[in-house]
Amino acid sequence: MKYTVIIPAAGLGSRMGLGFNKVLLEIDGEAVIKRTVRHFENDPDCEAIHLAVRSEEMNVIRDFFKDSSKVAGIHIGGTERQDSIYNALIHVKDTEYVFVHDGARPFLTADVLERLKEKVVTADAVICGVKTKDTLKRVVGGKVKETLVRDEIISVHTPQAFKLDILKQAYHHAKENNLKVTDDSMMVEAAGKEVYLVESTYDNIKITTSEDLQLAHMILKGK
Ligand SMILES: Nc1ccn([C@@H]2O[C@H](COP(=O)(O)OP(=O)(O)OP(=O)(O)O)[C@@H](O)[C@H]2O)c(=O)n1
Ligand SMILES: O=P(O)(O)OC[C@@H](O)[C@@H](O)[C@@H](O)CO
Repeated sequence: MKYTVIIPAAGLGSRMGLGFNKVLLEIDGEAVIKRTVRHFENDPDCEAIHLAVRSEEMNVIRDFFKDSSKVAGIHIGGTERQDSIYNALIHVKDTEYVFVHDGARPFLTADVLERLKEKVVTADAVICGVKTKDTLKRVVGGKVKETLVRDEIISVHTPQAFKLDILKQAYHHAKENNLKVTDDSMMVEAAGKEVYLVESTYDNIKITTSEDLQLAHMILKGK
């Protein structure tokens, strides 16, 4: 199977508190977004990469990928993650499958990609994630309401893989219904389609807060 990937990188990174977009942060001498994109550059099944970026960062990101034969479009992102992905998705064509992967997840591994590729050809909509290691409770106002059935709970990562027409329909449905989501599969679920799961790795972190940077260095050391 062959696919196109959309990588949203147009956030502010406000929870990192760097004062600049975390995807531009260098970890061990290389910007997070370059590390993230490289996984798809290296995958022969990935035919095209579309990025969504902030207009202020367009030039620096264009420069990062000026020699890439796979980066097919660098689009201006939107206010929310879903707006950024939409701005890229409207340019995606001539592919049966589209993957979406956060620019801020630089430690994706080839085996997670393989699992997604294998599953999406029969399942049409696939996410990856890991089991949670803690006991999970629903707490309201400082008081425990219930303990969740942990075997049924998954911490969801990206990439998420879809048949292109399914993701496009889901985005149109979300727009019409003014849905706010935190991942793409939520839109697909809301459009009434089934979504399947494959295993991710605990290292496939999203760099979100400053603690994640220490973790990132440890992950790199272990590789
Ligand atoms: N309007 C937005 C918001 C987020 N993203 C991207 O979506 C990914 C995951 O989002 P998140 O961790 O929430 O990133 P930020 O929005 O940058 O972080 P924060 O919420 O702390 O500002 C990141 O690669 C980010 O650049 C995007 O393309 N457009
Ligand atoms: O809710 P956040 O803004 O931290 O992250 C949004 C998404 O990036 C995130 O939900 C996917 O990566 C799946 O976990």
